[in-house]
Amino acid sequence: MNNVIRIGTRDSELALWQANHVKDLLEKNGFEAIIIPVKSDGDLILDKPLHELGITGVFTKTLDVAMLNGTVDIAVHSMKDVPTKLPQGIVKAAVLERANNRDLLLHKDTPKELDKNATIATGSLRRKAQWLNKYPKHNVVDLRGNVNTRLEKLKNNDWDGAVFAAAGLERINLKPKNHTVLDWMIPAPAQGAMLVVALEKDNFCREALKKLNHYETDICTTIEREFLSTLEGGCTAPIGAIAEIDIDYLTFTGGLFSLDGKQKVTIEKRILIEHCDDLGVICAKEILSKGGEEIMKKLKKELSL
Ligand SMILES: NCc1[nH]cc(CCC(=O)O)c1CC(=O)O
Repeated sequence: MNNVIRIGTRDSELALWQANHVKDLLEKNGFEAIIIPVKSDGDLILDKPLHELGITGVFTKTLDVAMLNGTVDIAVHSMKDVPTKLPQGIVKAAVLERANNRDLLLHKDTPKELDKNATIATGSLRRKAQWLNKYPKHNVVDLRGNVNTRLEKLKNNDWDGAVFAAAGLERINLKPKNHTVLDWMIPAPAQGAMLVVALEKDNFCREALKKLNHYETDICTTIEREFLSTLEGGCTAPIGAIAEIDIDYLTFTGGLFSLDGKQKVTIEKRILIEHCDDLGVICAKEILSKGGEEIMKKLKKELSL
């Protein structure tokens, strides 16, 4: 049997960095691994329709298909991009230790007080809603693409700044000096964490990847993603969640926002880790009962889901 683990990844600079990081960790644990960049959505052919297999994520579906087709053994993802429900036959095999989980504002020029009608760029509903909640007079414009593309666009536009995840910039060494840490902004559930998935039936890879799992990050991201899945029911709503462990305690902060940022319901809890089972679900239900239900209803209409 050939035991070289084939790591599937998208081919952006960040995705390749993350895949190589997993390769290094596997090799440190005595396994052989190679990187297989999977380029496009070209080969999305399986014996069943994608939706029947539960394949939904825009960033993850190409790699899901490559795994199910046997082209790669495992796949590495930024965990926040992975739908909370994994496709049939694919399982969480390892959650790697979380890096910086914060959002940053990259300034066009040197950091300074923002104009009262500044223009800020982001493609994320979560960032836009929280930005407008804090700065209702600002103008938020759309910005999409991978990290490198977005940095390029910031250079070529006259926006005052753009919002990025710290982890993405730090990993590929592109975090500029002229940034501000947005410590008031609730990050995306699982931001800064990497998820490695494998086929459910692949005991060899699953055993190998167990050694890479970071217990605390696993606990925190599980709570964050349960909060997300309990609230959203399948739509990409402006939802933030962050759990952090401090010795015996876990602090959870979660928030749900309307698209225009005018409404928000947030929650914060600090409890003993041993009492954390179902914390994500409990916090989501509390948000729903404190006005979140109406926000979700309105969101589903606006996002036409
Ligand atoms: N949505 C894109 C994406 N997915 C993961 C990261 C960065 C790494 C991370 O947050 O884990 C980014 C870039 C960003 O949000 O600026």
